[in-house]
Amino acid sequence: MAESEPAAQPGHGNDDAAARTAAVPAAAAPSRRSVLGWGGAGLALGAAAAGGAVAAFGGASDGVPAASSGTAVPFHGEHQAGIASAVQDRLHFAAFDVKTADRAELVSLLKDWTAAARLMTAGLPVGEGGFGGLPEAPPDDTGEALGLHASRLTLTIGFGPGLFAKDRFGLEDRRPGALVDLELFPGDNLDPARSGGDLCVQACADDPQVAVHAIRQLARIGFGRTAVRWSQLGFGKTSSTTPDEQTPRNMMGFKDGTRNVAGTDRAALERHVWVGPGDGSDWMTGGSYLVARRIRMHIETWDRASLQEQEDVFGRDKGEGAPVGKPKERDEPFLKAMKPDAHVRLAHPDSNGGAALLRRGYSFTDGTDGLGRLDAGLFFLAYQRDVRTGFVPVQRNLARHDALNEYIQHVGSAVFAVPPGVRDKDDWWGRTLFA
Ligand SMILES: C=CC1=C(C)c2cc3[nH]c(cc4nc(cc5[nH]c(cc1n2)c(C)c5CCC(=O)O)C(CCC(=O)O)=C4C)c(C)c3C=C
Ligand SMILES: [Fe+2]
Repeated sequence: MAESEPAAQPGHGNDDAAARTAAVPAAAAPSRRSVLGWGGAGLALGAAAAGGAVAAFGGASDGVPAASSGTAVPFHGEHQAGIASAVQDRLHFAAFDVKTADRAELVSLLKDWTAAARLMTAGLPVGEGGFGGLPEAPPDDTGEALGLHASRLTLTIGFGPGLFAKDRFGLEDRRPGALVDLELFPGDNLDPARSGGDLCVQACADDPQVAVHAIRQLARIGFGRTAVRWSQLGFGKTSSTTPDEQTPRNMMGFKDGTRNVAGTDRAALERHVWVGPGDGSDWMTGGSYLVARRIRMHIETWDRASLQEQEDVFGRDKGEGAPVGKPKERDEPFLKAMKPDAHVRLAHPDSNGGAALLRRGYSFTDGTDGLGRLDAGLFFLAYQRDVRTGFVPVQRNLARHDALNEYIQHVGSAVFAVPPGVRDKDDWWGRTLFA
């Protein structure tokens, strides 16, 4: 299958959006059911088939705004998919604790996960599929995504600080300086059960069942070697990387992501998102750093705030999303026209020494808090080249001065080093770290 595998693309970035069409037309994308006839092929053949499927549709890399929900986003590339690539509608994010103390076992887990991720992102079931294998053995795939399309599934892995701890996996010298333990910011009320993790996987898809299925397979494959520490479902993107599309709205009803880093803005990605060759940790070149924050919104209080107060809090109007004093959403904000504690004024790069983030967050609603209020908010995900010059200065500013703090609270937190992309069928998540 080597000929049909998408060729390794050294130096071929996922952000090179205009040059490639990564989207697989809905009609052409295989559904998981349509490939079940390949049963008996096993994981190895399945992996090759996945490569063939992607190659057949012309994809060699990701980072391209995909066209429709039936498409497959290529798994191989210089950068992992799920960062600069178009943001899908749904999220299942999971943080894992590594249970094994054996480095070789951890490496084999990462290889197994890579093989499964390669298949699932191509819309294929794991291994021999959900049925048709040995009657005496459990099926390789749990089956709940059979018949569903790839749904632009992306799986993005990250490595938490704990992986680099002394006397654990021999990685203490490999910890990047940019992967800092976050300080406790004013107002933080962090729940340890919703924070941290040795590994994370961000599963994004247009179909929630596809995203949930993917995390479940990885958890199942990891059994005994890793365990889910916490996970978060997200139902509506609150930022996009595709500025030509309509800007999504958050749970406070405001357009969110207007001034996000665009997935096609190569210069901004190189400057603010991708780790460069001179940044200090060679194994991270082409990767990025992820900050995840579970931010609870006190939406009942927010809903009683006047429209004027709501617009003052953000420094943008609610209908159009235009910055104060300007008529259109995309107009350049004039920060001094906003209240001194307006969120946009404080978060803007000009207020933070030029710091900029690629935001990829989702809304969540997780039942009630037991006090008659919805446990709702924003699961904030932000990618950056260095946490020290990305999230930290912005959040220091926001935590101290932001008018929005009256209506929100940070209740979960985690940081991860997100390694570069998997180049080809022989590559695997974390190779550059463990090599
Ligand atoms: C530390 C970084 C940030 C956190 C935490 C954060 C929380 C947060 N944001 C909103 C809603 C909006 N944010 C907007 C803009 C914006 N926010 C950040 C950073 C954080 N936000 C940045 C860098 C920016 C862009 C600033 C700029 O360059 O102008 C907006 C306006 C629209 C937009 O540009 O995206 C909204 C709305 C919520 C609700 C929230 C926590 C719950
Ligand atoms: Fe914000």
